[in-house]
Amino acid sequence: MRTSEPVPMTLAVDGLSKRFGATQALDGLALTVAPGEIVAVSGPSGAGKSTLGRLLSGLESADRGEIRLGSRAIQGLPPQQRAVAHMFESFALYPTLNVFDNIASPLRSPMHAGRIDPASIAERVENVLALTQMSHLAGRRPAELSGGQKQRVALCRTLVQTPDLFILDEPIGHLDAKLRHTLRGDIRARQGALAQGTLWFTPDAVEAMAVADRVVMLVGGRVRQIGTPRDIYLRPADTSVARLVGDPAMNLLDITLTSSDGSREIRHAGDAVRASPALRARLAALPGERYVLGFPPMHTQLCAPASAEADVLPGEIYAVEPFGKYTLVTASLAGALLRAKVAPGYAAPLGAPVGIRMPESGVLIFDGDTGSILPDQ
Ligand SMILES: Nc1ncnc2c1ncn2[C@@H]1O[C@H](COP(=O)(O)OP(=O)(O)OP(=O)(O)O)[C@@H](O)[C@H]1O
Repeated sequence: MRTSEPVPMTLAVDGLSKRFGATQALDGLALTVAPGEIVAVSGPSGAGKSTLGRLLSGLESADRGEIRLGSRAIQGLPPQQRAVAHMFESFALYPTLNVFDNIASPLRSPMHAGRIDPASIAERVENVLALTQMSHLAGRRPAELSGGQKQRVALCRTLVQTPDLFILDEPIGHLDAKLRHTLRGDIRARQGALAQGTLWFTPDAVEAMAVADRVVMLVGGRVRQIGTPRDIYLRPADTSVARLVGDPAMNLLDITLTSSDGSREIRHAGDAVRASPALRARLAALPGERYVLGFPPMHTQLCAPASAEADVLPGEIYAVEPFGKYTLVTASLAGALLRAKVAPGYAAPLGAPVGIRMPESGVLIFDGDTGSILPDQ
């Protein structure tokens, strides 16, 4: 890693692929990170996030693809020549060094050949210790730390560097909710003010949305969507993304459209689905048979089961979870589970009949075969 001030760089990855035996861990991945940008890569366990990190930092070599950091093609370079600071999910701390020395270790490495003076090292280490609320633990060894404290040491050891690219692999997963929330904001502010870019890997799409300028949704080694958190939340590219984003995720209801007597019937698991006239009109214009309706729990309402209104689906109470500011109710509807965020204090016995009302507008329609969102929504 260089000691001079880093030149602003942008990461550009194209066609990156990696296979382990029968597993295609990454398949033709393309993404960019601009200077000062935080890009979160989110996806379920096994999606390929750590593999991407290892390919970028040179711990693993790609089968195909190009990795450019600024003007340099780095895919053939050894890790020490890449100018990438990588925080590992496994922490990889030195057991014999205390917290301060663990964090200072990259600045004292032979690569810097003693060019960073001890006062600058101390200032930089103290700065990241303060950021992560770890100053009081500077003298401890890793064995004397909790899991969350070890994670913060690994985070500090990455943030203390001045690389061209930061890679943070699940950097705050072991911390309690309050500290996670604080650190999300603090790290975002710090990294956003730097000339370098940051990649932040997390299986938690809510964390990805909160921390990043743009989010890459990775499922099964393939990029399903890249966009701002708002774009991805409002218009997930397919049902695999829709299942991951939102807290809780979007309701998805499989439907089939059949024609009889000149009119279109909407069915879920064989039962007629009562949709609003506006939704009926949209569905009537579709050519295919199998579709999926998507609507967020925040805009899903519960009502009396025997409601005569056109857009009420008959379900049964499956779970009632009071979360303080709201109550989350899960209703079952012929095999589908649909959620509604309702006012606190809602109570109903499990198994009781309930009506579920889709929102008047804004119901998303996905292709039932490919899972892709239909255009023009
Ligand atoms: N060295 C390896 N040998 C064989 N298979 C591997 C190896 N490393 C990763 N894999 C496989 O590649 C896929 C992607 O793994 P990866 O660790 O990149 O996923 P991830 O998104 O980081 O998951 P997690 O969130 O659980 O850490 C998985 O199916 C995994 O089993």
